[in-house]
Amino acid sequence: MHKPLALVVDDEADILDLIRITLGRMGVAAVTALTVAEAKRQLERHRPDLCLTDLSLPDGSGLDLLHYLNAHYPELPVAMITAHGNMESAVAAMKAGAFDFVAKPVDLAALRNLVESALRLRGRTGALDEQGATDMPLLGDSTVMEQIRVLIAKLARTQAPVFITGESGTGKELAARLIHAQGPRRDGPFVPVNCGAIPHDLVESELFGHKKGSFTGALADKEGLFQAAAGGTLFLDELADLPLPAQVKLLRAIQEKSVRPIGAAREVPVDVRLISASHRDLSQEVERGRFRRDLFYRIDVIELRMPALRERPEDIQPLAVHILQQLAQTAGGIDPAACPTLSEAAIAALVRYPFPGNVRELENILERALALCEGACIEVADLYLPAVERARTPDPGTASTERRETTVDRARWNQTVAARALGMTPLALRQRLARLGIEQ
Ligand SMILES: Nc1ncnc2c1ncn2[C@@H]1O[C@H](COP(=O)(O)OP(=O)(O)OP(=O)(O)O)[C@@H](O)[C@H]1O
Repeated sequence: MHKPLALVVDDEADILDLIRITLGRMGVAAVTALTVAEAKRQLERHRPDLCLTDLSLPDGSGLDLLHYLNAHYPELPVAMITAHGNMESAVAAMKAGAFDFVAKPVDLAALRNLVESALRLRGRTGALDEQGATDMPLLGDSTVMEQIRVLIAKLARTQAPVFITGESGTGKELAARLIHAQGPRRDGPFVPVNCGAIPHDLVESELFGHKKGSFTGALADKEGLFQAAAGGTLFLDELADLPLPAQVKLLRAIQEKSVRPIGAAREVPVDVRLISASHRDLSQEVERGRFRRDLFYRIDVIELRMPALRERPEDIQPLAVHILQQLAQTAGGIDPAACPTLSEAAIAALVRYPFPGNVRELENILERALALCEGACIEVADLYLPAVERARTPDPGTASTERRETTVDRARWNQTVAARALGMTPLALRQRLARLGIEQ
């Protein structure tokens, strides 16, 4: 393989020299440019493997160059050189498709990490991306799932922080794993952390580590999860549950790309890609003062929304068939050829069911059905779909209320008919309407 080549664009000759020498020590050759125009000329002559560009250049901005490169050389990873502390422009650059950023004065360890990640992308093809996907397929033929798979492949090529939203069980962790598995960090660790599951007084020590004796109970030095994820991806699930003091430290870790273990004298650089997720609306948490706005801004650089299963009912059948096959193999030890199938009525019942627990609930329903069904076919009765739930969605404040109202409207306020349509007794319906504050 030829010696990797970087294009470095900066209007300060000193910085160009410094970066060129550093890259040279890493076995990376460099061509340089002082302006956008010169950078374009260099691109006509050379085929670089990565580009590092300053944000403000004499004849345009680094963002202009980024747009040009994205349009003409979409495979080329572009990293921004930003002024120290100017996270706004770093965030803007990543939103515009930059692979990563490095702050001035350029920290050599950070530059090394960035270049190594970019070079790992070199020569990557679609086939490799698909290989990452087949290990843990994100299933679904709906247009929205197709779009999500394309977006995941794109996100895998950058280092930008991704914030994944969606109800519980919609596949947020699976999406995070795929971004990791299809990207240049695939050989590094993927460290999932459920922020809601860590006791508040231990969060900082768990995330950032501690030194022996830094607090009662700190009997030995302990590495934090940030360090455990070095070279890989840290997945912070249920981020909204992170207590405010830990949010401050997380903000600093993102900005400085380094962490300070509790009781340590100095910060240690960490090379971690951050992906976070929450089933709660983080912007609402910001409004309520429970989540720091500045942190939200840095976490939510690119948002990926995983849709609820009931928003894409066409995915239910293929998912159910795939999950059944997998369950039969792993849990039941059943030969896939002998795996029970779903009756047409059972499929129709699943497609009608609103799945408040999304794909995870579908997995649970099928696992139970597989254990209980006696023949070669899973019938509606084997599914044990909660009767009342059939008309419900998880948020009683919105969708389920609307659904009840339209059903009740349609029944012209005849509660007996409406109750029958909803699969509940008239008394239960009256109680539910009263609880939802709907006039009877
Ligand atoms: N599109 C999909 N294709 C295949 N499996 C899926 C899909 N979506 C979710 N799953 C499966 O459903 C289960 C739940 O997914 P996952 O844990 O990623 O959800 P989550 O949104 O992170 O849930 P929570 O918010 O409760 O942590 C997992 O076993 C996952 O593999």
